[in-house]
Amino acid sequence: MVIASASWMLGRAAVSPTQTPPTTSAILVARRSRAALVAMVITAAGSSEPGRAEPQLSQPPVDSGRMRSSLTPLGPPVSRDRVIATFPKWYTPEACLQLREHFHRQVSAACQRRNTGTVGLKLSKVVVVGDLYVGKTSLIHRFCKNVFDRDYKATIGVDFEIERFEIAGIPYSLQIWDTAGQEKFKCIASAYYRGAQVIITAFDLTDVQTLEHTRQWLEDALRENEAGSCFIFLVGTKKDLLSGAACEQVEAEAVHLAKEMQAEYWSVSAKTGENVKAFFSRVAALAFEQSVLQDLERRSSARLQVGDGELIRMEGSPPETQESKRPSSLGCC
Ligand SMILES: Nc1nc2c(ncn2[C@@H]2O[C@H](COP(=O)(O)OP(=O)(O)OP(=O)(O)O)[C@@H](O)[C@H]2O)c(=O)[nH]1
Repeated sequence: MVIASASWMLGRAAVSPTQTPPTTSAILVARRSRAALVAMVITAAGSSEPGRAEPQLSQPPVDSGRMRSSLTPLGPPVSRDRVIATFPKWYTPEACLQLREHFHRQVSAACQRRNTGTVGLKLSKVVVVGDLYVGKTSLIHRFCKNVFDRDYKATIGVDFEIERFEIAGIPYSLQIWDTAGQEKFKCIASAYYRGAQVIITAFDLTDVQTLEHTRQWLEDALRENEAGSCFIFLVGTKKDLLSGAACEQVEAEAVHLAKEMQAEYWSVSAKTGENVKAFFSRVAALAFEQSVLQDLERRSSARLQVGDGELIRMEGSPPETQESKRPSSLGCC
């Protein structure tokens, strides 16, 4: 029910960083546009592992009267710029989660056979954390709505967007959680860190203190998740405000920290849109690949063990290979 309550805490208030935000009662306003989504998420949330928020879409729309074949799409169409056919590239090879420029062999094969299990029906959780005013909301809004607002409206508690993709022909959705950077809302926001597949720690490229604070933000987010279960990104925002040389200097520092954090580094600008789509495409592709590999592994281990350990392969289960034994390994560069 965590997700249900989230819809009651969504909000942005038009206040400056120094102003007092509105009271809680003022923000207890459900967003009708989100109600349907929240309902879908709650419907399926009952099937999640206990203690782990793993929201799923209840059902994809059914293509009435037509049998699904390998030629029919698996879900409703997504906009063209959400179609990912080749593996998106890193920002810098010095701090990236993987150097491959193509999908994992098993993932490609599974996608071609449309044998990706429940991956297309799930929402993968992405949590964006970082100091107030660094541009978390602006980054999400640039990607999800293609807008940029110059006025600061503090996030109160949490907010989220759902973004649908088609990756290697398979539908895939990210649930992107925007959290409040203000200290007074931290206890609300941290309740939503759990079950994250991706943690994005954002800092302002023009304010080096916010980079230093990312360690603490990451530590807080990781505390709510299983060790080694999350992809970590370190993102420098407001790239448009820095000259080339100044940007390079901060980036060098950030890349150093990203390596320590075992994070992938990106510089972006929500104002100009620079790198925003490329960044989220990369996030989506990495999360998707991991989801498919985990699903293959789960189904592979569902093979029945009989007698003295002989295995019976169930129809549709993938062959076991060395790669399939380590599907969720992160940080391979
Ligand atoms: N020039 C420039 N300004 C930006 C950029 N991104 C955000 N801003 C501005 O920075 C301010 C803060 O942005 P927000 O996105 O609200 O920051 P936030 O991290 O979500 O803040 P909290 O909700 O308090 O945690 C706003 O005035 C934005 O217009 C950017 O890429 N370039």
